Amino acid sequence: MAAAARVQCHNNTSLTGSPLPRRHRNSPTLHFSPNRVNFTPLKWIGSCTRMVPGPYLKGGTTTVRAAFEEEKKTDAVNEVVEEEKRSFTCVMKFGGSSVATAERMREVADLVLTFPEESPVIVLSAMGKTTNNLLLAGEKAVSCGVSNASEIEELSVIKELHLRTVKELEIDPSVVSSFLEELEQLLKGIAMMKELTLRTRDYLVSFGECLSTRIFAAYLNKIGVKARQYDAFEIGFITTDDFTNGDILEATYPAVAKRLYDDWMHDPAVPVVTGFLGKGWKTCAVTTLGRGGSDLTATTIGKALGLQEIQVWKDVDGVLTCDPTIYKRATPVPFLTFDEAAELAYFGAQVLHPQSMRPAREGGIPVRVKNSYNPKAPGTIITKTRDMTKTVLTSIVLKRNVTMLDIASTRMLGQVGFLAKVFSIFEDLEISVDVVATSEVSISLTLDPSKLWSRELIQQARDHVVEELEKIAVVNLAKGRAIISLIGNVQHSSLILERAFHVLWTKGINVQMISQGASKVNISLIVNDAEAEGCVEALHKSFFESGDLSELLIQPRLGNGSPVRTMQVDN
Ligand SMILES: Nc1ncnc2c1ncn2[C@@H]1O[C@H](COP(=O)(O)OP(=O)(O)O)[C@@H](O)[C@H]1O
Ligand SMILES: N[C@@H](CC(=O)OP(=O)(O)O)C(=O)O
Repeated sequence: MAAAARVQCHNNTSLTGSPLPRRHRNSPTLHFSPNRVNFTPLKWIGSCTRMVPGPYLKGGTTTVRAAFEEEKKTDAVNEVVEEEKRSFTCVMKFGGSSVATAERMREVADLVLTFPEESPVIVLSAMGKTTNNLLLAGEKAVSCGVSNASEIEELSVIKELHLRTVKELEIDPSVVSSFLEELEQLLKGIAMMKELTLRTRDYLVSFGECLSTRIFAAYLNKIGVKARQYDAFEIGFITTDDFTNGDILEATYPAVAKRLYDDWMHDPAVPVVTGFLGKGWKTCAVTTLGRGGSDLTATTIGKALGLQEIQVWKDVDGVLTCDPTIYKRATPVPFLTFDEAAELAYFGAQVLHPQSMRPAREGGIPVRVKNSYNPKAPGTIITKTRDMTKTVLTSIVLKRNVTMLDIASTRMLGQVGFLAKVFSIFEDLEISVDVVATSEVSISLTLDPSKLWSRELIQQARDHVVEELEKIAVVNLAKGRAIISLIGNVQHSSLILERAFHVLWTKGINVQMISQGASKVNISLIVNDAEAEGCVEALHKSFFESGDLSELLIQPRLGNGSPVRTMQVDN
């Protein structure tokens, strides 16, 4: 509640046009020199031009830009902009694997300090597997009985990890102890209620990021780097009330920018912000942004502050040609466009959150994916455009455990009506569809299970959708499928398909469905799940390990291998 009031108060201040307080002109500097500036205030203003929801904006139709323009007239604000120019340069987001132990936290702190020219905003995920452990603990609490809740194994693992970390970093255990006690109480509450709603689930998992950021900020302060911890839900991260999958609302950008800049100007300190979390705009309850959502937190802050760069630090050397856990000879992809990265993430590459490219694209801010275990590796840089002349394929993505539906019209509806009806059923049941192929009287599609967190929910949703579809069509449901997405330059789709089908034909694999996205960067093939890993390996060998495919773009060959004509690649 307090945070909601604060958000509202910030925006009201802007809207009334009352001059902002005079700032300190000579803010003390940190260990970082906050001078490397290429900051364009217009970017920030630009990010504030959209309408924000009513409760945060008195007057309804006024835009934040209008309010900001008004404010700009005052000298005080011009001074503020000058101060802002001296503040943050980039966001550095560290995922769970990067901050899994005390040792890793030390290394991450060292890493941040090796960029003295940067003045970063730091975003952290929960330590290691903490989010998974919290979810498991919650599920166990539902059925274990109140008296056993304190004994849940995952609770002990979480307590042990965080207490050991504060001990090893030699910081005050009170930084985490009250949180750990509250967590135990929460699990007892779940045990008593015998239910775990999506709202409670979000509150439960929020402990992970609340703990990791408090520890890291305390450690930075201990080593002499002035830092300030922030819970994202307290500083203006406003989301829809879709628990477990909140969508960031536009009101977030001005609110977050204002809070971080205000604090910086009063008392500069490195912000350490919880990734993954937000606050539902109607319920005011803690929400989460979907698994892996800290990437989205980072890009949102990048856009809100109009920064030069957004860095996401992982445990791999950037975005790779495929998931290295599926095929270990995957290699880094040096350059990607926002479209390629978004498609790759959407189709299941765990390395980036599916929605995370949106704020970066809107703000035109490059995203760099780096390895916190190997900082010297150049990583991947993601930008709006890149030279695609020689690009055939960029990456292969595998999404497993997919359900495919073949829906054939019973001809009670015309073709247009049929498509409309089918998709309205999916809309009503709030089920996302991944890949679609249509003919005159039938549709094949795959369901996106990522928005459903538990197996029971997936089963329920499947049953429900089939029941509804059977009112207008004959439905065949096939489980155990996988989507292999070929992300690349679909200008060369014939070459990609020729290669891919040759590889799969050689392996005796039957492709069950094929679809080319309108985004022109993705071709998806549906195969049996059991065969999918072998397919990825064979495709990787053919596309990335057997010579430079771009040569084929100049000299397309006949079946017998002889060149047919020289062609120019048009991009
Ligand atoms: N194309 C890909 N490139 C790089 N990593 C990938 C890819 N596809 C899947 N991954 C997986 O994503 C992991 C990194 O993402 P993630 O676990 O979210 O990192 P973090 O927790 O540090 O944010 C890697 O360890 C790798 O197994
Ligand atoms: N801790 C959350 C959010 C997150 O982004 O994590 P990571 O950066 O470790 O993928 C999760 O596990 O989903």
